[in-house]
This record gives sequence, structure tokens and C-alpha cells, in this order.
Amino acid sequence: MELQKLPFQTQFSPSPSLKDFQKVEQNTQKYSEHQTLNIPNSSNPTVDPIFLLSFENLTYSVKVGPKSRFPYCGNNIVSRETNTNTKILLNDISGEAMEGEIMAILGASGSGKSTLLDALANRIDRNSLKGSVTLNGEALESSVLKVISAYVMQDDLLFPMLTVEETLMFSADFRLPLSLSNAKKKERVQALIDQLGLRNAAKTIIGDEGRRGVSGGERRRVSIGIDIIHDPILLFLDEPTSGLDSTSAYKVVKVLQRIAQSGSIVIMSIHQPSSRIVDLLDRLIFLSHGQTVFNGSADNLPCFFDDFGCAFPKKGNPAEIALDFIRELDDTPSEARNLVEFNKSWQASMNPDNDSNYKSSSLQLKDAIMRSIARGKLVSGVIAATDANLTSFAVPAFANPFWHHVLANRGFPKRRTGAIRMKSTS
Ligand SMILES: Nc1ncnc2c1ncn2[C@@H]1O[C@H](COP(=O)(O)OP(=O)(O)OP(=O)(O)O)[C@@H](O)[C@H]1O
Repeated sequence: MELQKLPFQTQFSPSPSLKDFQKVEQNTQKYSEHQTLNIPNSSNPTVDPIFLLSFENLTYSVKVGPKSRFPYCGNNIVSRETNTNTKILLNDISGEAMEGEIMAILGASGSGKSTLLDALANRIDRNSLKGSVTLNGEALESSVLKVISAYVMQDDLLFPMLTVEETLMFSADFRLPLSLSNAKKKERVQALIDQLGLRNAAKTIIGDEGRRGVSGGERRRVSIGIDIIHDPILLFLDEPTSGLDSTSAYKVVKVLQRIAQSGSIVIMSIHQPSSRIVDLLDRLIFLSHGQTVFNGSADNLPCFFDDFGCAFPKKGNPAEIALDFIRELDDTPSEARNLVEFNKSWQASMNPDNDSNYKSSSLQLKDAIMRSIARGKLVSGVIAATDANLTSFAVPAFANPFWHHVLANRGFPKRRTGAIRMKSTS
């Protein structure tokens, strides 16, 4: 794949040094002040995908104690037992997702969706997780992942008395580097409001039971916004549509598609997507008891199940139909095992050379990240200071959502009382 020539391209070697990154950072700003915040719309998808997330043979198990003979004594008795069993939560899961795509993880409750998401997002101890997760063929250091990714949880904790705009500005103040000017932060917030489709709600308070505020769908998009303020390359979301009506859920996924097409890989777990949501999903992984029972595009579902021997109805929501089939097969362990095995052979027959679907110039990760920054991802300034190994970034990294950080530090912003001065964005 011929890569677009950028003004700074000749300035770095295949193994960039700290100075190279700093030059790129400066040049990126010079190259196009605007590009940093330029968010392509969905009709303008990424031209040349430069990132590929791959995961191979992911296996994760936990030790579980036997049922206590003295249940009323609580867990202590059980934990003293040496006779523990192993429960396999993920069993040999492989797949890949490319920049510009949304990959959805589906399956019945307890099938392992959140566990797989956690495994991909490096939220499981690497010593317990077998297999590999790579970006452009390189294992991801957790410090790098912190900077280039975001994880959006199901439960959103937002301040009810702040407006949408103030909430996002608060996130920008806390999560973007101090070196980034206030004007740039405001610019980023405004771009994000448009990307999230929240322009009409920008001045509306979040609200709660006592105060009317934004709708449930808007609230969910604000939650996504505070986590993606730095414009990450990898975005993980745990059930981003749960609890939303069909239209709100669709709007959320539409926003996610826009984010993917601005140069990210979006990976999410989802329960029962509607047909029009399924149309927005590029890749689906169906899990059953921690194993893959289908991995591919929704278009392949009818053919896959027909080949397996389940006549796939011509009409209806393909994801729902597939989930129903899987649920039925789950009732008979031998049938469920057959489906897992069938998926393996079907995958192999679809891709006999075992080639990655990703046809690219296989850019090294560092180069790909720099190219992505030049394209406008990772808000300018986020990697202003990196070391040669891409292991330390000048980004504030909070283990918890930043609200926790604020609360823990008793920095709760008192609107209008000025305990923390909220910078006005208007
Ligand atoms: N630490 C643990 N110890 C034992 N079992 C666990 C542990 N964590 C998760 N599990 C089990 O692993 C299975 C998969 O859990 P996971 O949360 O990934 O499922 P899920 O598909 O996301 O479910 P849901 O749709 O209900 O959120 C479940 O049976 C769960 O009870």
C-alpha cells in the first residue's frame, strides 16, 4: 500500500528516537493546526487503514473453590480448601480488527463477552491470560495502551448539575496535557460535541431524578465523550447500548462508527443489536461458554449456519437469529462443541492460507502512531514527551474515571460556588 507522503516523513528513521517524536509533534502542529481536530464524517471513511489489532489463542481461567460444606460459614472456609477447580472463562479465542471497523462481541449472558473485552483492553493480569494481543504485530505495553486507548464502562458517573459542554470541558482539563492551551482544549470539546451529535444538547445539564436533563442516549454519548477526549486509536466499550431504546442505541452506534472511521478501532460487547445496528458492525464474534462459535461479518451468518445444518431464515435480524440458534445448541453440550469445531473448520476454509485480512504496508507500531497523529488522532500534545521506546507519555493516566480521582481528592466542582473554577466554554 502506498502511503501518503507527509512533510515530516523523511525526518524519522524506522526506529524513531525521542527527538523524532518531538519533531513529529511540532511538525504535526505546523502541518495543520486544524487537522488535529478535524473529524471526518461517516461518508469519508479512513482511506488507508494503518492499524490492525490481532488476538490469538486467548485463554483465561480462574481458580474456583468447591462449594462449601458449610455455606453459612461464608467464603473463608472455601478459601482454606486446597481442592480448587479451574473455570475456563475464555478458551482459545482468536480474531482481528482493522482501523475503521467496529468489532462486536455477542453472546448470551455469561458467555464471556466482558471477559474478552477486558482481555483485549489489558484489564486482565497478563500472567493469567494465555495467548497474545498485538497491534500491528507488536505486543502492547500497558503504558502505550493507556495513551492510545479508552475503555468506556457500562455505568456512567456524571455530575448532574453540569452541562454537556461543561462536562466535556472538565474532562479536557483533567485528561489532556497541561501543555495544551485552553483554546485547543475548547476546540477539541467543540469538535467532540459535533462528533457525538450533541450540538443541540450542549448547553443542557446532565440532570438526574430530581432535575430534568439530557436524554438517556445523549447521556451515554457524553459518557463516551469524556473517555475519548484524547481521541484514542483503540476504543473498548462494555455494552454501550444497554438500557437504551432502539433509536438511542442506534445513534450511539452511529457515533461509534464515525469514531472508527476517524481512524480508530472500536471493540464493544453488545447484547441484542437491532438489524440497523447490525448493519453498522463490521465484524462479529459470537461466544458461547467462553468459546468462539462464529467470527466474521453479519453477511456470512446465513451461509455459516446453513452450512452447519441450521436453515437460516431469509428474513429477520441475523444477529438475533444466530443468538437463538446458539442458545438452542447450548442446551446440548455435544451440539455446542460441534458448532465450535465447525467454526474452526469454516474459518480455515474461508481463509486457507491463514492470511490476515489486513493488506497493508505493515507499518511498525511507532510509525503508525505517528502517522495517526499526523492525520489528527490523539489530540495534539498527548505524546509531546515520549521516550525512545514509546513507554512514557505525558498524558495524565487515571486508573479510574477521572470523577473518582476528583472525588478522592475532594476536588468536587461546586458549580457557581467556585470551589474549582470551571472554565467557561461559552
Ligand atoms: N473472577 C471470576 N471467577 C469465577 N467466574 C467468573 C469470574 N469472572 C467472571 N466469571 C464468570 O465468567 C463467565 C463470563 O462472564 P462475563 O462477565 O464475561 O460474561 P458476559 O457475557 O459479559 O455476561 P453479561 O452479558 O451477563 O454481562 C460468567 O459465567 C461469570 O460468572
